[in-house]
Amino acid sequence: MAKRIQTIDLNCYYGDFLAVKDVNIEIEPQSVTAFIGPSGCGKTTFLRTLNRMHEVTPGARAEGQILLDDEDINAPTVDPVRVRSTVGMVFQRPNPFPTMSIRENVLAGYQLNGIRLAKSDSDAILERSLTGANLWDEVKDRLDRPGGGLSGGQQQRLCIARTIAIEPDVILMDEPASALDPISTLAIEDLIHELKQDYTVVIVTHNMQQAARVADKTAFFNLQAIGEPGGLIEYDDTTTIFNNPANEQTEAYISGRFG
Ligand SMILES: Nc1ncnc2c1ncn2[C@@H]1O[C@H](COP(=O)(O)OP(=O)(O)OP(=O)(O)O)[C@@H](O)[C@H]1O
Repeated sequence: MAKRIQTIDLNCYYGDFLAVKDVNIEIEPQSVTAFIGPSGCGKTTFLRTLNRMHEVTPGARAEGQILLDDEDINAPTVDPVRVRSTVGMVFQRPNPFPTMSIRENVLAGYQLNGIRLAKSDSDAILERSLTGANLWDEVKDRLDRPGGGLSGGQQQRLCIARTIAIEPDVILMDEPASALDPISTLAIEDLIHELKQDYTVVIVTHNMQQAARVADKTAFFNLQAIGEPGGLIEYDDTTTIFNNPANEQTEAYISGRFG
């Protein structure tokens, strides 16, 4: 079930380096939010803190609160593995397990967590997840073939099916279409549109047209200066960010004057 995400004074570090400073944001359930901004301003770092992937990097840590509805998932007592099944992530490059079959890829989250499923349950999860990722019709006759045999766009939808399979509340996507051709990109954008009915979706994108097409809300991040931390500059309805931003930096970025 889609949940609200809120961060309170969130700071993301790599060792002593403060990469992202004091982010306060509230992301509504059943919506798509895009993170935009110039290279190095911390979009990916911030995204990865939202399911505690950031701390997997040696020396990296995040301070502050990340509320999923009312639970602080950044609290030291919370198991990060559980967080990652609640807040799923799709990466820039499709990363199916190449030698595993399509079926095994979709069910990989269960296998990795040591959960044994009855055949009827796994068949139901498989069809639900592949249907949810708009891939079922294309692969239903070859579920036991390797995931690596699909096209790039199909592989990315397979990765989305793998994420949906474990029924997360939130789906994070880090430039999910940047490695794909225009047709596959549109298929992913259509899918993002559908996913928001059931999930809270957050997407990092360099493509401003894409943000304008898919996102209800857009968050603009920027660096104060080279070597300074990045931060959230403006966050509003996507139409406001692109047509009538309040901040001069946002205006300069969306009109192509920098970045
Ligand atoms: N593993 C790491 N170790 C140390 N510093 C890092 C690491 N990853 C990122 N950084 C630094 O953190 C800052 C934010 O990087 P991040 O990748 O989050 O920015 P971004 O806005 O997503 O950039 P891009 O749009 O180029 O992907 C940058 O200064 C970057 O050099």
